Amino acid sequence: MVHQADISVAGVLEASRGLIVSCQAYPGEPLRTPEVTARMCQAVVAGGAVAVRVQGVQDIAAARQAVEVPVVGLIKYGHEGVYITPSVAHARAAALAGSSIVAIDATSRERLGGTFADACKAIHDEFPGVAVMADCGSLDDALMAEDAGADLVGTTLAGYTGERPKTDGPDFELIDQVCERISAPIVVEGRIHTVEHLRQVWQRPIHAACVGTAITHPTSITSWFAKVTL
Ligand SMILES: CC(=O)N[C@H](C=O)[C@@H](O)[C@H](O)[C@H](O)COP(=O)(O)O
Repeated sequence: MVHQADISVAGVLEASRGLIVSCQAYPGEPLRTPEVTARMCQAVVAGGAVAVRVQGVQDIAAARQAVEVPVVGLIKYGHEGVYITPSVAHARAAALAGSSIVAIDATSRERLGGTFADACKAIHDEFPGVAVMADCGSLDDALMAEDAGADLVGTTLAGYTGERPKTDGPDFELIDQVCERISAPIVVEGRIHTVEHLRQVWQRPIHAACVGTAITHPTSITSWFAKVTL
Protein backbone atom coordinates (compact mmCIF):
# COMPACT_ATOMS: atom_id res chain seq x y z
CA MET A 1 0.00 0.00 0.00
CA VAL A 2 1.27 3.44 -0.90
CA HIS A 3 1.39 5.84 2.05
CA GLN A 4 0.39 9.37 1.17
CA ALA A 5 2.93 10.83 3.60
CA ASP A 6 5.75 9.25 1.58
CA ILE A 7 4.66 10.83 -1.67
CA SER A 8 5.41 14.29 -2.98
CA VAL A 9 3.08 16.33 -5.18
CA ALA A 10 5.55 15.74 -8.03
CA GLY A 11 5.31 11.99 -7.41
CA VAL A 12 1.51 12.09 -7.39
CA LEU A 13 1.48 14.06 -10.64
CA GLU A 14 3.88 11.67 -12.30
CA ALA A 15 1.75 8.71 -11.23
CA SER A 16 -1.45 10.26 -12.56
CA ARG A 17 -0.24 10.77 -16.13
CA GLY A 18 -2.56 8.79 -18.42
CA LEU A 19 -6.14 7.57 -18.16
CA ILE A 20 -7.99 8.51 -14.99
CA VAL A 21 -11.35 6.85 -14.46
CA SER A 22 -14.10 8.50 -12.46
CA CYS A 23 -16.06 5.99 -10.38
CA GLN A 24 -19.18 7.72 -9.13
CA ALA A 25 -22.74 6.64 -8.51
CA TYR A 26 -25.32 9.27 -7.68
CA PRO A 27 -27.65 9.58 -4.66
CA GLY A 28 -30.44 7.03 -4.73
CA GLU A 29 -28.80 4.85 -7.39
CA PRO A 30 -28.44 1.10 -6.85
CA LEU A 31 -24.62 1.11 -7.08
CA ARG A 32 -24.24 3.98 -4.60
CA THR A 33 -22.24 2.27 -1.83
CA PRO A 34 -18.56 2.68 -0.90
CA GLU A 35 -18.04 -1.08 -1.34
CA VAL A 36 -19.20 -0.97 -4.95
CA THR A 37 -17.12 2.14 -5.61
CA ALA A 38 -14.05 0.42 -4.19
CA ARG A 39 -14.59 -2.64 -6.38
CA MET A 40 -15.26 -0.46 -9.41
CA CYS A 41 -11.92 1.24 -8.70
CA GLN A 42 -10.18 -2.13 -8.58
CA ALA A 43 -11.87 -3.13 -11.85
CA VAL A 44 -10.77 0.00 -13.72
CA VAL A 45 -7.23 -0.18 -12.37
CA ALA A 46 -7.08 -3.79 -13.62
CA GLY A 47 -8.03 -2.39 -17.04
CA GLY A 48 -5.27 0.23 -17.08
CA ALA A 49 -6.52 3.30 -15.20
CA VAL A 50 -3.54 5.12 -13.68
CA ALA A 51 -5.73 6.93 -11.12
CA VAL A 52 -9.34 6.99 -9.98
CA ARG A 53 -11.68 9.89 -9.29
CA VAL A 54 -14.13 9.35 -6.45
CA GLN A 55 -16.81 11.39 -4.70
CA GLY A 56 -17.61 11.58 -0.98
CA VAL A 57 -15.66 10.92 2.20
CA GLN A 58 -16.68 7.26 2.52
CA ASP A 59 -15.97 6.45 -1.11
CA ILE A 60 -12.60 8.21 -0.99
CA ALA A 61 -11.63 6.24 2.12
CA ALA A 62 -12.83 2.97 0.56
CA ALA A 63 -10.98 3.65 -2.70
CA ARG A 64 -7.80 4.56 -0.80
CA GLN A 65 -7.87 1.13 0.85
CA ALA A 66 -8.78 -0.73 -2.32
CA VAL A 67 -6.23 0.56 -4.85
CA GLU A 68 -2.66 1.81 -4.80
CA VAL A 69 -3.00 4.37 -7.58
CA PRO A 70 -3.63 8.06 -6.81
CA VAL A 71 -7.18 8.86 -5.71
CA VAL A 72 -8.62 12.11 -7.02
CA GLY A 73 -11.14 12.94 -4.31
CA LEU A 74 -13.97 15.44 -4.31
CA ILE A 75 -17.01 16.07 -2.19
CA LYS A 76 -20.23 17.00 -3.91
CA TYR A 77 -22.59 19.16 -1.89
CA GLY A 78 -25.95 19.69 -3.60
CA HIS A 79 -26.16 19.78 -7.38
CA GLU A 80 -26.59 23.41 -8.34
CA GLY A 81 -24.14 26.29 -8.49
CA VAL A 82 -20.84 25.42 -6.86
CA TYR A 83 -21.23 21.80 -5.74
CA ILE A 84 -17.83 20.15 -6.33
CA THR A 85 -15.80 20.58 -3.11
CA PRO A 86 -17.40 24.00 -2.61
CA SER A 87 -15.54 25.20 0.50
CA VAL A 88 -12.22 25.03 2.32
CA ALA A 89 -13.85 22.69 4.84
CA HIS A 90 -14.95 20.28 2.09
CA ALA A 91 -11.43 20.36 0.61
CA ARG A 92 -9.92 19.51 4.00
CA ALA A 93 -12.42 16.66 4.46
CA ALA A 94 -11.53 15.23 1.04
CA ALA A 95 -7.82 15.35 1.90
CA LEU A 96 -8.34 13.81 5.35
CA ALA A 97 -10.34 10.96 3.81
CA GLY A 98 -7.27 9.93 1.80
CA SER A 99 -7.26 11.84 -1.47
CA SER A 100 -3.92 12.09 -3.28
CA ILE A 101 -5.39 14.89 -5.37
CA VAL A 102 -8.28 17.05 -4.16
CA ALA A 103 -10.56 18.26 -6.98
CA ILE A 104 -12.13 21.64 -6.27
CA ASP A 105 -14.59 23.83 -8.22
CA ALA A 106 -12.43 26.59 -9.69
CA THR A 107 -15.17 28.73 -11.20
CA SER A 108 -15.61 32.31 -10.08
CA ARG A 109 -19.24 31.73 -9.11
CA GLU A 110 -20.43 32.86 -5.72
CA ARG A 111 -19.79 30.43 -2.89
CA LEU A 112 -19.63 30.29 0.87
CA GLY A 113 -16.65 29.07 2.85
CA GLY A 114 -13.67 30.45 0.93
CA THR A 115 -12.53 30.88 -2.65
CA PHE A 116 -10.74 28.33 -4.81
CA ALA A 117 -7.47 30.09 -3.97
CA ASP A 118 -8.22 29.73 -0.22
CA ALA A 119 -8.95 26.01 -0.57
CA CYS A 120 -5.87 25.48 -2.74
CA LYS A 121 -3.64 27.22 -0.18
CA ALA A 122 -5.17 25.30 2.74
CA ILE A 123 -4.46 21.95 1.05
CA HIS A 124 -0.89 22.92 0.17
CA ASP A 125 -0.19 24.31 3.66
CA GLU A 126 -1.87 21.59 5.68
CA PHE A 127 -1.46 18.43 3.58
CA PRO A 128 2.06 18.15 2.16
CA GLY A 129 2.11 15.74 -0.75
CA VAL A 130 -1.55 16.26 -1.63
CA ALA A 131 -2.11 17.92 -5.01
CA VAL A 132 -4.97 20.20 -6.07
CA MET A 133 -6.97 19.78 -9.26
CA ALA A 134 -8.96 22.80 -10.45
CA ASP A 135 -12.32 21.86 -11.99
CA CYS A 136 -12.81 24.63 -14.55
CA GLY A 137 -15.67 25.65 -16.83
CA SER A 138 -13.90 28.25 -18.96
CA LEU A 139 -10.52 29.61 -19.98
CA ASP A 140 -10.86 32.40 -17.41
CA ASP A 141 -11.35 29.79 -14.68
CA ALA A 142 -8.24 27.95 -15.87
CA LEU A 143 -6.14 31.13 -15.89
CA MET A 144 -7.34 32.02 -12.39
CA ALA A 145 -6.71 28.50 -11.13
CA GLU A 146 -3.17 28.39 -12.46
CA ASP A 147 -2.53 31.75 -10.85
CA ALA A 148 -3.86 30.43 -7.54
CA GLY A 149 -1.37 27.54 -7.63
CA ALA A 150 -3.44 24.61 -8.92
CA ASP A 151 -1.26 21.56 -9.58
CA LEU A 152 -3.63 20.27 -12.27
CA VAL A 153 -6.09 22.20 -14.41
CA GLY A 154 -9.16 20.25 -15.52
CA THR A 155 -11.94 20.98 -18.02
CA THR A 156 -14.46 19.15 -15.81
CA LEU A 157 -17.11 21.87 -15.71
CA ALA A 158 -17.12 22.88 -19.39
CA GLY A 159 -20.77 23.00 -20.42
CA TYR A 160 -22.12 22.99 -16.88
CA THR A 161 -21.68 26.62 -15.79
CA GLY A 162 -23.47 28.54 -18.55
CA GLU A 163 -20.21 29.91 -19.97
CA ARG A 164 -19.60 27.20 -22.55
CA PRO A 165 -22.05 25.20 -24.68
CA LYS A 166 -22.68 21.63 -23.55
CA THR A 167 -21.03 20.01 -26.54
CA ASP A 168 -21.87 16.52 -27.70
CA GLY A 169 -18.55 15.03 -26.62
CA PRO A 170 -15.55 16.92 -25.21
CA ASP A 171 -15.39 20.71 -25.62
CA PHE A 172 -12.41 20.70 -28.01
CA GLU A 173 -12.52 24.47 -28.49
CA LEU A 174 -11.98 25.06 -24.77
CA ILE A 175 -9.43 22.24 -24.58
CA ASP A 176 -7.39 23.93 -27.34
CA GLN A 177 -7.62 27.32 -25.63
CA VAL A 178 -6.48 25.81 -22.33
CA CYS A 179 -3.61 23.96 -24.02
CA GLU A 180 -2.53 27.21 -25.65
CA ARG A 181 -2.55 29.36 -22.50
CA ILE A 182 -1.93 27.10 -19.50
CA SER A 183 1.43 25.66 -18.54
CA ALA A 184 0.22 23.59 -15.56
CA PRO A 185 -0.54 19.93 -16.33
CA ILE A 186 -3.96 19.67 -18.00
CA VAL A 187 -6.61 17.05 -17.35
CA VAL A 188 -9.28 16.79 -20.01
CA GLU A 189 -12.52 15.68 -18.39
CA GLY A 190 -16.16 15.81 -19.41
CA ARG A 191 -18.16 13.88 -21.98
CA ILE A 192 -15.33 11.72 -23.31
CA HIS A 193 -17.83 9.10 -24.43
CA THR A 194 -15.95 7.08 -27.04
CA VAL A 195 -12.49 5.73 -27.73
CA GLU A 196 -12.39 8.06 -30.74
CA HIS A 197 -13.05 11.07 -28.48
CA LEU A 198 -10.17 9.92 -26.32
CA ARG A 199 -7.87 9.54 -29.33
CA GLN A 200 -8.63 13.13 -30.35
CA VAL A 201 -8.10 14.34 -26.79
CA TRP A 202 -4.68 12.67 -26.71
CA GLN A 203 -3.63 14.54 -29.84
CA ARG A 204 -3.38 17.56 -27.54
CA PRO A 205 -0.44 18.22 -25.17
CA ILE A 206 -2.26 17.07 -22.04
CA HIS A 207 -1.25 15.33 -18.82
CA ALA A 208 -4.27 13.08 -18.33
CA ALA A 209 -7.76 12.35 -19.55
CA CYS A 210 -10.55 11.49 -17.14
CA VAL A 211 -13.46 9.32 -18.29
CA GLY A 212 -16.46 8.69 -16.05
CA THR A 213 -19.91 7.90 -17.41
CA ALA A 214 -18.77 5.94 -20.47
CA ILE A 215 -16.87 3.45 -18.30
CA THR A 216 -18.52 3.39 -14.89
CA HIS A 217 -22.16 4.47 -15.18
CA PRO A 218 -24.11 1.49 -16.49
CA THR A 219 -27.49 3.22 -16.30
CA SER A 220 -26.34 5.93 -18.74
CA ILE A 221 -24.53 3.48 -20.99
CA THR A 222 -27.58 1.20 -21.10
CA SER A 223 -29.80 4.15 -22.00
CA TRP A 224 -27.50 4.95 -24.95
CA PHE A 225 -27.98 1.40 -26.23
CA ALA A 226 -31.67 1.20 -25.32
CA LYS A 227 -32.42 4.28 -27.40
CA VAL A 228 -31.05 2.53 -30.47
CA THR A 229 -33.02 -0.63 -29.77
CA LEU A 230 -36.44 1.03 -29.39
C1 LIG B 1 -20.05 18.10 -14.17
C2 LIG B 1 -19.84 17.14 -13.04
O1 LIG B 1 -20.54 17.22 -12.04
N1 LIG B 1 -18.87 16.20 -13.20
C3 LIG B 1 -18.61 15.23 -12.19
C4 LIG B 1 -17.31 15.43 -11.60
O2 LIG B 1 -16.78 14.76 -10.81
C5 LIG B 1 -18.92 13.80 -12.61
O3 LIG B 1 -20.33 13.65 -12.47
C6 LIG B 1 -18.52 13.33 -14.03
O4 LIG B 1 -18.98 12.03 -14.20
C7 LIG B 1 -17.01 13.38 -14.26
O5 LIG B 1 -16.62 14.71 -14.38
C8 LIG B 1 -16.56 12.64 -15.52
O6 LIG B 1 -17.18 13.16 -16.65
P1 LIG B 1 -17.99 12.23 -17.66
O7 LIG B 1 -18.94 11.44 -16.81
O8 LIG B 1 -18.69 13.17 -18.59
O9 LIG B 1 -16.98 11.34 -18.36
